[in-house]
Amino acid sequence: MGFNCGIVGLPNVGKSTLFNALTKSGIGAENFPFCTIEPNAGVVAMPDPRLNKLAEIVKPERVVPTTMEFVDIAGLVAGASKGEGLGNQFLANIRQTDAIAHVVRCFEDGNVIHVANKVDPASDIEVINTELALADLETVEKAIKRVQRVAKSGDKEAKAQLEMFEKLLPVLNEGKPVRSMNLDKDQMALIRELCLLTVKPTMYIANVSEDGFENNPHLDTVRKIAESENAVVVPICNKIEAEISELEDDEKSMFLEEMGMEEPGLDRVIRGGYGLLGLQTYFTAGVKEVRAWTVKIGATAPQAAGVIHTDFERGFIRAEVVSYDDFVQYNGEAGAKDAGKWRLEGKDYIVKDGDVIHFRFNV
Ligand SMILES: Nc1ncnc2c1ncn2[C@@H]1O[C@H](COP(=O)(O)OP(=O)(O)OP(=O)(O)O)[C@@H](O)[C@H]1O
Ligand SMILES: [Mg+2]
Repeated sequence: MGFNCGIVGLPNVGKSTLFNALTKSGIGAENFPFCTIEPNAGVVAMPDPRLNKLAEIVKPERVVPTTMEFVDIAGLVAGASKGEGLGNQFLANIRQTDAIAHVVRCFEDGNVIHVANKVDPASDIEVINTELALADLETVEKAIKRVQRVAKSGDKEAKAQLEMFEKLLPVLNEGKPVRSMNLDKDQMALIRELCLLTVKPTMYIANVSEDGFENNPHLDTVRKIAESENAVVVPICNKIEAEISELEDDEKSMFLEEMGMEEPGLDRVIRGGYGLLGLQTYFTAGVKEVRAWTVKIGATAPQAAGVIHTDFERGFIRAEVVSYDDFVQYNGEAGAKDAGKWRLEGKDYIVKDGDVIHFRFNV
């Protein structure tokens, strides 16, 4: 189904450095489903150690990770909502993404130009958020005019929408994201058609220097802002990540060890995007292929089957399920079956993260 995450931020804060590292990283295996869709969109494999563990047991011909798309969006400047810089095109690019990774400069380096000549994450974040809020404000104001007419005729749905849209105005007028309003499910449904930018789940990528992970007031600032608006923070040094992504696998693990890192910081970014979107992974494990698949948390077995092929969903009969832990503990499907850990599940089954599933279907 393809979920994507747009990388936004001021010019020259490290967006492309991050994007390049992401799209180059971890492409060791020949069958890695990495591909560049457009110059600025790349499919990135979801790092998941469980996949290798399953492959050790099943010894398949190939191992295929699940993926997420990242889009490198041009730098945003103040006035974008009024057409400055790449303006509208930039905003249209963001509108098409499912989630936002907002890169914020948290590193001091006199050699790297900052558009405002000073490293100031709070002000940087404000510039971006203001532009996004202004763009949303315009959308909402237009929508209000439209539903007002319908609401006057007594249409209940339009009345509810009008009331909801009006609640957004003061928040957006203050330059605050709609995300910070903690809207419930029904309220979200009322504003869905507006495709607002500031409602998208967001993570702040705090781009720090090599030694900027601790005692970094810039990072603290980003954390505070994120907390106030239901966003997540991923601190990362994009420059190092770019270097790591250039290394061969064995060099990579040596380098990470030297740096005292357990995994590339990129993995946290990718997982962060996954988390933002409320996604989880299930596996299929056959001799031809061990593969990870992405589904929304809460998906039913037929919906999960539909990710593989629409026929699987349409003709769904049942799912044969072993949890990841049981699959590993009992050394595969046969062992899990003997131990009574193999389950038959029907169409109402809610898939869990890590389920190893075999679908039975009939078309
Ligand atoms: N953590 C870091 N420490 C030091 N320098 C960095 C760091 N991250 C990125 N840089 C440097 O900052 C510069 C700008 O990076 P990059 O081109 O990725 O920015 P950008 O956000 O994509 O800019 P634009 O909006 O113009 O496309 C590059 O020279 C890059 O090497
Ligand atoms: Mg760039």
